Amino acid sequence: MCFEAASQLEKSSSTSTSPSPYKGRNFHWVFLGCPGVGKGTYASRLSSLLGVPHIATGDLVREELSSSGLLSSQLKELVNHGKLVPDEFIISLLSKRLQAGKEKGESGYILDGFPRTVTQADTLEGVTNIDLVINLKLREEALLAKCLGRRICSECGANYNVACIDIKGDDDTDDTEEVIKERLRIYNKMTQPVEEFYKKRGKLLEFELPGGIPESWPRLLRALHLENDKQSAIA
Ligand SMILES: Nc1ncnc2c1ncn2[C@@H]1O[C@H](COP(=O)(O)OP(=O)(O)O)[C@@H](O)[C@H]1O
Repeated sequence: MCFEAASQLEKSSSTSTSPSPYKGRNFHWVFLGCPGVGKGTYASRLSSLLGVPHIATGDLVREELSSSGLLSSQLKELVNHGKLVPDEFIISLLSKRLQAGKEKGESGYILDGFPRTVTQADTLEGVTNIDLVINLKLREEALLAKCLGRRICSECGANYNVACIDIKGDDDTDDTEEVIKERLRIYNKMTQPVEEFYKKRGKLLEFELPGGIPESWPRLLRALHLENDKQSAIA
């Protein structure tokens, strides 16, 4: 576990009460964690707090899938079976996104869903200096319950979870138990070595989620030596 980057952050962080005290800082952070752990939620909250973009490679892949053609049908096949898309493909998608961001004047980012293989981590390390990698963890039974309850609203596209709210879900989801198990298997085989990759470089911060967002968010901020802001405190 490495708190070096987080403590550097603590030394230099502002005590201002303005909504974005971290704006202008070049955070290059990565979120790791099993499918379903909640990376997207925490990455998105941190991105608002820190004023840097939240770049989720799953979203980049879904955008690509929404275009038509042979390529997208091949990709769909992989994605629907819980498999990873090829390294060269995802690296090229992310490079384009980072380049577009640079042209718009973005500095820094929170990456979510990348890197998922050691080849991806190696490539990223060759082009940028990642400051901190946050590895979110959840107890296994809580993770499975959460994954199996995960749904996407067919009306508005929002994510929700029938394990957290008391309504009956329909069966219109790709998250069958088999696909979930396949995602977890691939995570263990392909992505766990990425944890090791960053651990060796002293960049990995392990964080076990103690429960839901109200309990976990303030603790995560404390672990990162960040201050809560008014907006995220009431969200
Ligand atoms: N870094 C990556 N490497 C390979 N494939 C990826 C990567 N990021 C996203 N994908 C593909 O996009 C799909 C959706 O991504 P995401 O929403 O992050 O997945 P999940 O539902 O597994 O959390 C993944 O199942 C995978 O097929």
